[in-house]
Amino acid sequence: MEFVLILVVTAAAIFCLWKMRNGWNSINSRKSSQIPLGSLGIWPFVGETIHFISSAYSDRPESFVDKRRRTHGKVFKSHLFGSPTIVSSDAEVSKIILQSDARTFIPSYPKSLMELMGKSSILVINGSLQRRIHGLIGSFFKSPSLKSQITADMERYVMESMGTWREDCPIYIQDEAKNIAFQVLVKALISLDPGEEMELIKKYFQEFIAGLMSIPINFPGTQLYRSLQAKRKMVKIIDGIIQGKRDCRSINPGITKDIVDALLNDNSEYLTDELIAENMIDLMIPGEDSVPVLVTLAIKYLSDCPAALAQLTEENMKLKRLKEKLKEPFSWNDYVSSLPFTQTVITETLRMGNIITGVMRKAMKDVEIKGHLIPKGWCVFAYFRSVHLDDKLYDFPYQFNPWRWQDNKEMSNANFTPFGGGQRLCPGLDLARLETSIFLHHFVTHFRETDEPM
Ligand code: HEM
Repeated sequence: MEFVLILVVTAAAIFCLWKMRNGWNSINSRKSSQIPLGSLGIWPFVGETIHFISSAYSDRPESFVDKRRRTHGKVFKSHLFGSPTIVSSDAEVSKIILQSDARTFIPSYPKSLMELMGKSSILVINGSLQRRIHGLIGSFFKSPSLKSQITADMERYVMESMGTWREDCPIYIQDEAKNIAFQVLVKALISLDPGEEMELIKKYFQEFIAGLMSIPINFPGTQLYRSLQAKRKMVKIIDGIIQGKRDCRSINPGITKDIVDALLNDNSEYLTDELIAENMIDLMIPGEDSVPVLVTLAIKYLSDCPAALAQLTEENMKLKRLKEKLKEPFSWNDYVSSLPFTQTVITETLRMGNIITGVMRKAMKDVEIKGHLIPKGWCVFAYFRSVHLDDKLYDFPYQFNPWRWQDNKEMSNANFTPFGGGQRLCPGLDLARLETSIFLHHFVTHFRETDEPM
């Protein structure tokens, strides 16, 4: 086994060295002056990946990009995750990348991730099918019935979870938020309530995501193999749910309780049961991890900024008292529109926290943006983090300052892209804000900093 592994790695390294040389020569002879400055590193295949990863795990993840940005400019070349890559920390260049369609750039992820997501995943497909699925998911998340269902589910799960918290036990916010966000999402995707089947899906999902950043070797015994097996089991469960829905739909057509229904309503021959089942699992990836990180970071930043915590608590207590007086339940709109300061806290957390640091694409042809050449076949990494922490764009960028957003309603400009942009703008952005808002509301209205219940 070890011998085979060494053989595969050596062959891959020789192949990449050869490809890099050839690619490098042919690009040099084409338009070398326009390829941004930078270094491809000295190691074939690896390039500068180790430097990039080691700074990603440091307390200044942006140091890799910032260092090169100072030397070479906001757009520079590097070699990351096995591919020559143009890194953009220039907001305007990144905006153009995000707004380009599949004739220019397609999504690019590490090989193990591509294999696990499968060819029909919304995260990798392009063209009209991606737009269709994106549109169906986006409009379902905006539907009033789902909004009220999600709000009620989220409130219930948060209250249940917080009801078990004890003063003498540490609470791991990220784990608690993970459990809640997963349950909310699975309910929205396939109408599954907490119970045995949910626990089974959770178990398989943990095995599945363990392979997202694994060595791309699919062989019995490897993580990738185990993750693919877990995905197969999940697809089988979800396929059973889809069949049940198809039977019900012959009696009650057009019913839309969840995302699967929204996709089944489409009746397109391209939206096969397999594609729908696989996409439900892929949708769990951004939904399961990103919201809990957002919640955890918001609580961390608030605990470091007492003035913001006090204002947030006051705003939430005020609304809680009003709702109690009116004997009205909270709606989605209450959490989003009636808690403006809470929203600025979430926005500032998104800016500072950079939950998704950037997005990767692959150039389908030679592309020139603002005088920079991105050669065909190269990857491009639109790196949001350095833009969100640029002191030319944000005063004291490392200071948690939710008030900076109070007069600034321009949240969707090129300098602020935590949810990406263009055709792939995150369809879950409202859901992410809502879930975070509900968690923060119950957190600050039920607990004090001293952990004494109010
Ligand atoms: C804090 C929370 C979240 C952040 C920061 C976030 C960020 C992003 C970003 C940056 C993209 C663009 C990726 C690209 O351009 O390649 C994206 C895409 C996507 N997000 Fe989110 N996301 C969050 C929560 C969610 C949630 C809760 C869902 C719900 C299911 C979701 C579903 C998706 C989907 C399906 C896409 C792919 C869209 C497409 O390619 O058409 N996200 N997200």
